[in-house]
Amino acid sequence: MIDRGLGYILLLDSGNTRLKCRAVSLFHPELSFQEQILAETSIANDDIDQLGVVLQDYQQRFGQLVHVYGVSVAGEAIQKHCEAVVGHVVDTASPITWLAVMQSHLGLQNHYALDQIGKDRWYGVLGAYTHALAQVSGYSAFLYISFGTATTIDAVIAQDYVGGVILPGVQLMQRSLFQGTAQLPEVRLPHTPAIAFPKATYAAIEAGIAIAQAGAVMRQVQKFYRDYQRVPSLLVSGGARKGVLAEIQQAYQEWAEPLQLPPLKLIELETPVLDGIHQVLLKS
Ligand SMILES: Nc1ncnc2c1ncn2[C@@H]1O[C@H](COP(=O)(O)OP(=O)(O)OP(=O)(O)O)[C@@H](O)[C@H]1O
Ligand SMILES: CC(C)(CO)[C@@H](O)C(=O)NCCC(=O)O
Repeated sequence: MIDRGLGYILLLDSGNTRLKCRAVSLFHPELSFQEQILAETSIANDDIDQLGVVLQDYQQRFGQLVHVYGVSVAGEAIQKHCEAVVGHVVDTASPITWLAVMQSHLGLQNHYALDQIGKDRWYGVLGAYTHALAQVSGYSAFLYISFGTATTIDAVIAQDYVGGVILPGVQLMQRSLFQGTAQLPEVRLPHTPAIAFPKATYAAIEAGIAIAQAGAVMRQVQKFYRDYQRVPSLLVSGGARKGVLAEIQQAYQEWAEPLQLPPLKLIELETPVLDGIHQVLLKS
């Protein structure tokens, strides 16, 4: 039973497309991680004022907002905008604590350039790491893939985050073809494997983007297997993932079956960055 008198903590993941918010109660150690989550919502970046409405609603339901912790890769203007909205509700000089990236967190070593890595990547990796430890027999060998504004494919083996790649996201690929050409339409990806040799424009773009995204994932799966002799699990998040998953599954199967490798272990995560922040706060 949540005690409204203790209030709640707000977690923010400010991305290039959306602001993801989670209200949590960290004042009840008897509650499980999942039970501590009071509410979750997301707000488009061009509608950040909506955060004020969300905070009013949360205040009525969960009591006073005690503090806000967040990570941001959306740029200073959005960051300041969030602070201004939260500043109306929290009466302190720094209404949001923007979290930093550490060399090591939750026992995971970070081998990426600390001054360069997107905070969402590191906290997303941490969120994925805790899921991997819980769901995949206590040993982590996985790729954390975020199909967000950009697509990122990050690799973890045992207790090391060894790095990863960045490529244009699904919608950036769609838009760049639409905006950079005279004749190509904007497409939406179906949730099916890509056609091998499309014979019409729309299908050709759909398949081209799906194989570019899935191909990048497969290439990293193969390199992971080559370098670490383990088939990585895939922990996948982001709004654009649904259009790519079927192609990944098919590409994996075609590679793995002749080599008699195990079936693909694929876990979808809704909000791994918020999970990562939440876990770090719990353990600190
Ligand atoms: N069903 C869909 N099909 C294709 N693209 C989609 C779909 N849903 C969302 N997208 C696009 O995918 C991109 C990322 O989506 P979303 O905002 O959910 O991810 P995100 O991980 O929250 O991104 P970020 O953290 O970069 O803001 C956006 O450009 C969005 O328009
Ligand atoms: C790659 C994105 C855009 C993914 O959201 C973000 O993590 C970011 O801006 N990163 C900074 C560069 C880096 O991670 O190396």
